[in-house]
Amino acid sequence: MMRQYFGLKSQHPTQLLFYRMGDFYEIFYDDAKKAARLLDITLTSRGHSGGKPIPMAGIPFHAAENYIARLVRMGESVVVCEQVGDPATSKGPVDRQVARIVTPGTLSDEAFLEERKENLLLSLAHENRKGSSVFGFSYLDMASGRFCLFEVEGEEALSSELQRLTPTEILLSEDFPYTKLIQLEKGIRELGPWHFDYDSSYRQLIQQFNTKDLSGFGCEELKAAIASAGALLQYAKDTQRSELPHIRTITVEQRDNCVLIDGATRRNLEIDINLTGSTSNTLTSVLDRCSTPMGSRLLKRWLHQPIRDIVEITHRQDVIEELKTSQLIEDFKQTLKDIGDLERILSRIGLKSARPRDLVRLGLALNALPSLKKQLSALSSHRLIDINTRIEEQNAMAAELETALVDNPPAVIRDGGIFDKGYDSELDELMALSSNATDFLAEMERSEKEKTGISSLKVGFNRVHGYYIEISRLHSEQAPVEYIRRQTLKNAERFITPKLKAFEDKALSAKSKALAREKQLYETLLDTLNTLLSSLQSTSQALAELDVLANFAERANKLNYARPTLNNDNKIEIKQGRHPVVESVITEPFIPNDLYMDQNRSLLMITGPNMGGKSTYMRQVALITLLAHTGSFVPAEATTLTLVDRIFTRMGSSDDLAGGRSTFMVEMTETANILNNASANSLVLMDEVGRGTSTFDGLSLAWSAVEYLANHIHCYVLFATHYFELTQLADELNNATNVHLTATEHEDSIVFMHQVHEGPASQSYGLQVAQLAGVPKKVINEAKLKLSELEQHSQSAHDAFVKESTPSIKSSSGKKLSQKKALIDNPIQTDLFSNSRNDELEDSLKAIDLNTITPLEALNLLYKLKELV
Ligand SMILES: Nc1ncnc2c1ncn2[C@@H]1O[C@H](COP(=O)(O)OP(=O)(O)OP(=O)(O)O)[C@@H](O)[C@H]1O
Repeated sequence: MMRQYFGLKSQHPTQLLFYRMGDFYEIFYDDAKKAARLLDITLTSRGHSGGKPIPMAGIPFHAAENYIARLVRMGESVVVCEQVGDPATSKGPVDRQVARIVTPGTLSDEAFLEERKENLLLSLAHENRKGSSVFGFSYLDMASGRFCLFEVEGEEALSSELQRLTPTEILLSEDFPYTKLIQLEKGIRELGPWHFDYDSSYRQLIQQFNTKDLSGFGCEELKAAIASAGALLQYAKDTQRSELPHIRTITVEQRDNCVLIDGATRRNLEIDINLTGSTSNTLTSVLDRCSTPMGSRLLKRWLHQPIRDIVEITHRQDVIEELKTSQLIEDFKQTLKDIGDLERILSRIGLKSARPRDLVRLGLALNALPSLKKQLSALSSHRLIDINTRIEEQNAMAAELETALVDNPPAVIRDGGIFDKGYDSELDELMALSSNATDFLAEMERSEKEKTGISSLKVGFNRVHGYYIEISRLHSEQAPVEYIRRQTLKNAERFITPKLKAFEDKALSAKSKALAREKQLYETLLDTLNTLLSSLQSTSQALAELDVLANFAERANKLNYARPTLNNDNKIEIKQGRHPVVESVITEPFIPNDLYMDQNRSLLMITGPNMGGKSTYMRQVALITLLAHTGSFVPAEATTLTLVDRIFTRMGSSDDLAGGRSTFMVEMTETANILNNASANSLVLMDEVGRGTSTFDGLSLAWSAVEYLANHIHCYVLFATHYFELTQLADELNNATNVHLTATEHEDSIVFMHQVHEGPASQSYGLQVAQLAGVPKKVINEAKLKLSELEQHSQSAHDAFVKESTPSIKSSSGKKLSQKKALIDNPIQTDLFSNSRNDELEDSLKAIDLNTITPLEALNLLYKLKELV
């Protein structure tokens, strides 16, 4: 038995092997130790090997799904080995085979999946192309069959895409060179480099899609991506142990058509995960009221990948506009609810793992299509007409499913009972034979009671011993001679008679034949459905799109969103804009604010008190821009937007200790990314850049970053800061403007108005905000004293900084720049705390008489002076 085990284990060295033995799955050796640790189950041992006990852990087979789900959620893969031979007839150990491999990225079973979230298997290949790093991506959502590929250049893009896709499992070659970039990802599987061989990958793909070449998919040139896709497809097939007919095409994702959002920005904008890692108070939590899980998944994809195609955006907007006023939203939503998660049901049909209830739900969905199509035909926007043509009625199939299946079938086909009476005459006959049993047994019980005169006599059935006549112990002696004893219980004896045995043979064989027939019918039904798979999948895609658009229309009505205008006019104008998430959370009314930017006013320097609403204002601009690029309406009275190519944010402070980067390092890496990659069409949000280091270093960095963005890149920038020095830049740069958030003081406290006005703020109110936050009075008073002391000390340094920096902006001549640099390099910044030390140093130096001092005294003095520094 162990030899057989090793044979199987050697093929799956890195996965946990569940080895079926009777009613248990047994797990051995290191797998057992790992499973015991992860699942908190008992580690025992069984037998010996090389004089040592073999570690073992066991799981009852009926509870296995639960344990497998937990392991897979932790990023593990499980190989399930079943007994395929009959233990009664096999000589030696019963035959075992791998029945399935469950891995985090290849799940299709409903029980393992989150309803409204995609579960992606990602494959990554790398290539050096003309000196730069190209990453080939391909990913598959097994539960829907969506299979995509694309390529990106550079490490930043790699991280950004990983953040967007959040795969549950990542395949890469053992020699993948950028392991540092993916070290924090879960579910990494390293495969031999030959899995990523371009030629065999290419063959894999054309075989899957049954085409001569890949030109029809537009991916011929994407060599690294094709290499990754081949590896992915083979891995997916290996785990499913079947063909994957539901993967019908591969889509090339065009990054040029999308608004690019890097990883940090995705996090900062809290699209579907908030900064604390949960899903509440996110853009998705406000926007997702989709009726079907497939709609919710599509919505998330749209939010994560806004587009730059004005025609497509307009089509989506037209639908929302039409639906908003059509009174049909509720009807659509109700019908879509009945349709449910068609997409995943279809994939399980493709994988032949669909359960009976899936087919009943499919039947209900198909039944809902005719009336939905009729409703759609009354509408006229281009995209709705298109959706309506993509939804294909399947009336014959709907009728077949309705007659075939009982209304409420069991969860699994194992015990039968799926098909309705009248669907198949052979099955009906067999069922009649086995169900007549009830009448036969009742009749037998009555006649045997009468014959024997034993009133406690009962006829019954159990799984192990089959049919029996039971007589209580008290009367068992009176059993007739033809009764053959079968089982002795505490208070009763059970018997069998030749007549009952003959019936049993007939009934049981009818039952097992009926079950076999049901399984056969089920297979046939799945085969028929598979012939319709491609049309059904197109239908489900159209339904998901309708769901998202109806959802956008419902949200627009409910949340008072308006249609934005997108163009290429290099202007951003938002009238009375709101932050979609903050306005849904706060109890007080949200104060809307305007924004206007164009090429002469492309940089807004935002100042104002802490808690004044600077971040909220900046984020609302980014979220409105993002939403507008998905086709959705936006939380503003009126919006006109130029198309943007990227959205960047540098906000908040977080460190990346695991990645070996301090808070300031993270801040500067993000700033560098913006300065290196932003274009004139990018929207850039920067919140308190330079805060993570000493005041003067920070101020200088912020200063020159602003100059660079305004003078060299000319992108749209919202720059929030507490460095009031920076507000002077508005006078110096012809495309920068100051705006500020207002607040008023009221009896030593502060009231935030959250209104954006032109011009710089006059005060920062930091201490008042600290007081509001509950910092003890004593500390506040001390801080006030310290503040006035610091203000006096730093005034001269501040004046010097501004005086020296300001002229350099007008002219970038080397002289001015070097003056500024000298000032920054100078230890002015230490003045704040070290004046007394400098005085002491100076006095000591002055006191030295160079003509009289001995070399030894000089050396000692040098030591002392050094200590002072
Ligand atoms: N326009 C608004 N209408 C109503 N409430 C608002 C508005 N803007 C902000 N707020 C409220 O004020 C809080 C603080 O806002 P925000 O974080 O944007 O301030 P901030 O100026 O960036 O502060 P800090 O400088 O301390 O980072 C928000 O959490 C929100 O509750």
